[in-house]
Amino acid sequence: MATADVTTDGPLEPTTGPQSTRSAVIVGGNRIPFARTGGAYVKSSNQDMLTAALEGLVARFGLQDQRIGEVAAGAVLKHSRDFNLTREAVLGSALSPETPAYDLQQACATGLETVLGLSNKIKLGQIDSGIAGGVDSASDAPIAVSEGLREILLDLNRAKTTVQKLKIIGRIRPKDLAPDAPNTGEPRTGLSMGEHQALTTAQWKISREAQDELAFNSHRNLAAAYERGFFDDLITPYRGLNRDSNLRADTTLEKLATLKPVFGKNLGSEATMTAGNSTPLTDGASTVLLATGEWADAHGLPKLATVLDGEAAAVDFVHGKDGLLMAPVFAVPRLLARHGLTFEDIDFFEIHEAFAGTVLSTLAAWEDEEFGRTRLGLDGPLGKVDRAKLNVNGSSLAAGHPFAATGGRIVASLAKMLHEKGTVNGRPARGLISVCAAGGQGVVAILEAA
Ligand SMILES: CC(=O)CC(=O)SCCNC(=O)CCNC(=O)[C@H](O)C(C)(C)COP(=O)(O)OP(=O)(O)OC[C@H]1O[C@@H](n2cnc3c(N)ncnc32)[C@H](O)[C@@H]1OP(=O)(O)O
Repeated sequence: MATADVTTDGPLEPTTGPQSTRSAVIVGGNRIPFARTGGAYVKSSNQDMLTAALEGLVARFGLQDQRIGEVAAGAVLKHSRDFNLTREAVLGSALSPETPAYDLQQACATGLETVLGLSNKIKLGQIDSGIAGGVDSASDAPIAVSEGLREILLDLNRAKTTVQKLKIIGRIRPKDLAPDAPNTGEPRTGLSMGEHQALTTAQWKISREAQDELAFNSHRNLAAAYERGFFDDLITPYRGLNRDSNLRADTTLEKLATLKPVFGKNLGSEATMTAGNSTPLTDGASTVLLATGEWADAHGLPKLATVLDGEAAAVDFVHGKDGLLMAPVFAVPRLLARHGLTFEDIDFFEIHEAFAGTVLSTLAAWEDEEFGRTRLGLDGPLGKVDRAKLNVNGSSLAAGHPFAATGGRIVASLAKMLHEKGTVNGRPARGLISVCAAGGQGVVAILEAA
């Protein structure tokens, strides 16, 4: 694979990569089952769910009263009262209150970004242990007041006399009472993520059948993983749920084929995205414990995998140059090149299933000769992902996608899969994570069995 002669269209030149000799190991993870929005967690706040996921992690690894180096987590949809919900979750847990904690936000890549940030701090020697995580609730989405009402309320707060207050209240008009609710729309285009993906799905000519098959496999693989007990030490039951409530073990290709398109309806016969091959709105939280190998040993804890490296990319979706969710297409070749790796060297591919069309468009771009040459600066296509290695324990289409919590779900599952696999041809088993994010961004990472 060559990365020379990269055009201005192509990726940035690879940087030198991690320089530290210390490595960051993944000890394990814990999440609560993911719940469809409006379901089991309808009465839970982000703080409730993040605290529950953290508490499960603390219990699993005996971290009561421990002072952890740092805890970093975040949520995409946050109430203004949650200015640092990670710190509040720490204070609500059995961890030492002397554990520093902060929120980070990188849309759907939040969970992965917190893992990478903490693993870099571990590698640099700034901390010896860290907990990464993420949480989101579309059930408890923050609803703001309109701009007009906000101005009136601020004036009201400043008013000194009753007469002044009454005058200000008299300015309220019915239109001011309309709530300002968050949505999945991109601020610069006004299109929802699903509508953006519908354009990309059509551009890459991804068939309805291929999308439904990917969705079907996601449910089948997730169900099989539950059956073999894969999640027994990754999930703590919460509010009566012990499995992701979106999982449909009984779904069929025939049933999926009957669902009506929900995105890209103006594309006519090319409208292929349905509720079955799109992620549902979801509530949930996840956490991951990271440390140096020495710290894990000293605490008698397992070392499942190491965080080799990560990379981020962004695309110009505003002017239609690339699809909104296509940034990982550029980040992955950069990351592989930095380590002299190809797809042949990867044993598991964890590609976040925002929509089935996202995964399939990404794979199509990597397999495309012209795209490889003109956009990635390679001699040909990046390569073909072996489907038998793709999302083998299910992914977001079946588990659901509580935005910021998805990265932690993937990292903890992949670390366990790599630990189970051990070595391949005498080298540590290796897994690639790819997460697309709102705003035309993407974050990717490589983990290796420890
Ligand atoms: C955020 C980032 O930074 C990056 C990203 O990840 S981008 C992704 C962000 N996420 C989103 O944009 C969320 C997108 N999803 C949605 O908006 C909504 O889930 C949706 C519009 C796709 C569907 O909403 P909905 O209509 O409420 O779905 P829902 O009622 O569950 O399903 C519709 C029908 O399909 C059926 N169905 C859904 N999945 C099925 C399956 N796997 N098998 C069989 N039937 C299924 C349901 O049973 C339902 O049937 P009935 O009408 O007979 O009850």
